[in-house]
Amino acid sequence: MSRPQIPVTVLTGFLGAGKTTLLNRILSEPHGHRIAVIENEFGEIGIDNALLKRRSDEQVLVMNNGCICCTVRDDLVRILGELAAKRAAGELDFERVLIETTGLADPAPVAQTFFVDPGVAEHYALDAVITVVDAVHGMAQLDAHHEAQDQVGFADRILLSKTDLVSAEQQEELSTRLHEINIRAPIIPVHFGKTDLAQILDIDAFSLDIAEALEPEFLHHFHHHHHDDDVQSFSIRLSEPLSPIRFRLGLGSLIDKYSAQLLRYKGVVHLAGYEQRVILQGVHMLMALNLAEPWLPDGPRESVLVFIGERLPEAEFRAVIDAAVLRTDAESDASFDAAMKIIDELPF
Ligand SMILES: Nc1nc2c(ncn2[C@@H]2O[C@H](COP(=O)(O)OP(=O)(O)OP(=O)(O)O)[C@@H](O)[C@H]2O)c(=O)[nH]1
Repeated sequence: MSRPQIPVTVLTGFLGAGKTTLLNRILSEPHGHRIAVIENEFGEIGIDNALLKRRSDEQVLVMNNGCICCTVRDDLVRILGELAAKRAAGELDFERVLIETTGLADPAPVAQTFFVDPGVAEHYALDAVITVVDAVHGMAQLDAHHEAQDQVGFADRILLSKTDLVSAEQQEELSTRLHEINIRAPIIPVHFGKTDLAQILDIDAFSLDIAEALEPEFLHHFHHHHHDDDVQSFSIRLSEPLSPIRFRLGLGSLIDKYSAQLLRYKGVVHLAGYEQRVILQGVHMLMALNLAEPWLPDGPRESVLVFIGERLPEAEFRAVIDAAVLRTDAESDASFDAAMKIIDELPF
């Protein structure tokens, strides 16, 4: 008797749309589902792993050295194989898999893996492709990036995030555009990832017929996805604490100058005077700095920042962030206190 296949949900959506926010909700709510998560990030240093609020019984596997839809697809096949083997041996206990793709992934080749690779097809069944669309930036992303269009076109459900930041008219206009690209997928608003799981898990929504209609070679040729070469990422890692005021002002100046090209930026920041990690999140002009968990008392403290964008001047970004390193000998206690006072008035 064949064992039932493990349902898989592919979670996609353009850079910064709200995929990790949704995943965090799913991982932190007591819904009773046992989920193994595969997380794939754009950029050589992953930040999302640090941002995930996982429960100890959840399996989270991270793939960072490339995009799941092309260079690391073999890794995906390998990881899925290992998960299935450990589950069969009773070493792991999960009943479904959720894969978060990078914001630049084409979901078609990821979906294809579940039909074309015999080992994967034996153990897994693709349940649905869920695409998160950012209500603030979605329209511009659809205009400028074919990846954003592919993600919407291939979706079985579209989750519309950040509707709290747009007017009813803007939301309506974007929904109309999304319907024009994909008439099948229901559009469901989500506020900071809050959604009814029954609408996205175990919905048996993926249709091979539709996939073949969209991609006639779906079952025959491995689809080669071409990334937009203009989109690049770099990361900055610093072990010295940063001056809160100079970091805030320097970052602000970079955002002011390059917001149009800055598709995504995020990081964990070590600010002088703070016992807590500071999390940076941004998409174009929309930036947030929030306090997160405290640093471990004896553990290393460092800042790791990732910038993803088009034609970003990496050297200038490095120089500005480097200039925020706290110069303890040059900065008197008085100026530090003054900086802290200003920082207290900032929104984090
Ligand atoms: N206002 C508002 N912000 C949101 C909402 N959902 C997500 N965000 C914010 O959007 C930013 C990006 O969210 P993430 O969940 O990290 O986005 P992502 O799609 O995982 O990003 P990448 O993995 O880098 O592509 C974060 O600052 C979130 O707090 C929402 O419904 N409303």
